[in-house]
Amino acid sequence: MDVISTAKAHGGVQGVYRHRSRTTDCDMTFAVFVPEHQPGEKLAVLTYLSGLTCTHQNVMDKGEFRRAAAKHRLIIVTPDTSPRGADVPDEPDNWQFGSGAGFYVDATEAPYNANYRMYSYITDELPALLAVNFPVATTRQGIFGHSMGGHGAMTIALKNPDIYRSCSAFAPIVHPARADWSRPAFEKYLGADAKAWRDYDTCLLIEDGKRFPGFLVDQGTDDQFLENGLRPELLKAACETARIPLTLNMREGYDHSYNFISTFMDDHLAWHAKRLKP
Ligand SMILES: N[C@@H](CCC(=O)N[C@@H](CSC=O)C(=O)NCC(=O)O)C(=O)O
Repeated sequence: MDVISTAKAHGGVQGVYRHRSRTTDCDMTFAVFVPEHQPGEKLAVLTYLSGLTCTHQNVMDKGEFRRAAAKHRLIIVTPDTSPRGADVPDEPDNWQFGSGAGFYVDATEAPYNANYRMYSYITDELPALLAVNFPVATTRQGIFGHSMGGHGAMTIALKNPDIYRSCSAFAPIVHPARADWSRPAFEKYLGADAKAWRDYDTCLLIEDGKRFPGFLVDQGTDDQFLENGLRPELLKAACETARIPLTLNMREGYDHSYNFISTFMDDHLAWHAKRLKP
């Protein structure tokens, strides 16, 4: 693992790191904020999955998470959203597919299946790397994210409730198998048979019996993607049917941007901190 940069912030350290990933078969960059802590002490870890077009950098620059992370003593990990590089297949003019649009799935279709394995990268390789290099309490992990990253966080939590104790999302894509901006990507990564997509769709995973202790979701009412892509009412219905506790906050006048995310970031970190206590 190479250290790209480190800087002191709120008493802790914000770092950016790069490593060769065997899962995605390319170099991956990620960022980690580690609050001030005692030597030998292990801290709870919260992974933030970003949305379409993002790298690790967007939330670092605009998410405003470090003050609350330091207060609650949470390590915050912010991975990239896809594999990248000259040898990674991509559609540079398409912001909803390829670089910046890994959708947190393990692609099964060639040529994407060689690199686009973000589900395994986030749930397996990255946590193992973090456990060796950072003061992580591996039994106290949470996950959250925005939009495509909200979809990633919720599907990962539903499939791994033994690993992740808490999950929340900002404006998540709750039913990607039906949303215009995710269907083409699912088809290319997972094939034309929509049965394979069920494993990466929050509403369908719940329909298929997956469960989680509860979700916190914030959604802006002026989000430009609300009706076509996000549709929180579908999540509400799925959670009600399955009796999964859902706190869904519809935030009047907020859009899809980091202005919205940063406004409610403290609430999300407090939600996770409560559930990630020793
Ligand atoms: N280029 C797009 C808009 C892309 C966009 O809004 N991306 C969001 C995530 S959308 C869902 O996953 C984002 O977080 N952007 C980065 C940022 O720093 O704001 C368009 O043309 O509409």
